[in-house]
Amino acid sequence: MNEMIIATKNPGKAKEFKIFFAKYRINAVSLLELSREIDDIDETGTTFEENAALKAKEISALLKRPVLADDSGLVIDALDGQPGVFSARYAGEPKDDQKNIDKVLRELQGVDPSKRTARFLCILAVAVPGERTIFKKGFCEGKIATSQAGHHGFGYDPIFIPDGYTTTMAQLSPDVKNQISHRSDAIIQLEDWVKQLQ
Ligand SMILES: O=P(O)(O)OP(=O)(O)OP(=O)(O)OC[C@H]1O[C@@H](n2cnc3c(O)ncnc32)[C@H](O)[C@@H]1O
Ligand SMILES: [Mg+2]
Repeated sequence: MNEMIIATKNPGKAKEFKIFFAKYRINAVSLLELSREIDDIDETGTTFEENAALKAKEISALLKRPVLADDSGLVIDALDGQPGVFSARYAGEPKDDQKNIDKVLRELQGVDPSKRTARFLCILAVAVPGERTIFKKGFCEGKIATSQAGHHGFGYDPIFIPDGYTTTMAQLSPDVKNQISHRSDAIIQLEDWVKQLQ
């Protein structure tokens, strides 16, 4: 089976990439599985694109192989786009999904359901040594719930209600999430590139 390195240390993302790539009979290998220890990349960019490129290019240069990176996050209209690029560390260091959820719910206390619109964004960057980096962008529109529910997925899934659904992303099965998510929206656009890896 062919392999594709995914420049992530997030086990939730890694699991989703494994499922997508398995359809093309490609083994998606995250940084958590490599035999060598890879230092964390400082995500110093101010945009999802910059951070995705930083992660993909640094790991690709280190391993001298094609690498795919994902920079993603939650954009909440009533919070002027926050947590945005700071989604992973919205409630501070070290990153903590539950603290992030608690902070969003606190910040949105008293905000009317009609004004709780938000979207997940995913930027994928593919870095191949000696080639130009490829970018793909995916969205998933929805709104922020008033309390958390569900245990599937990761990150902000327990408070995100995708448009067209009445439950949170974390209450939907992984299969459904993988059909509607920002990550799948972006990955589908890479299909032609992925197929030539087979
Ligand atoms: O940088 P890597 O190692 O890939 O892992 P990370 O968790 O730090 O990832 P990001 O820098 O891209 O930050 C993305 C954050 O946005 C949130 N997020 C992204 N995709 C999500 C999803 O599908 N469901 C819920 N939350 C998500 C979650 O809090 C992530 O930690
Ligand atoms: Mg990160």
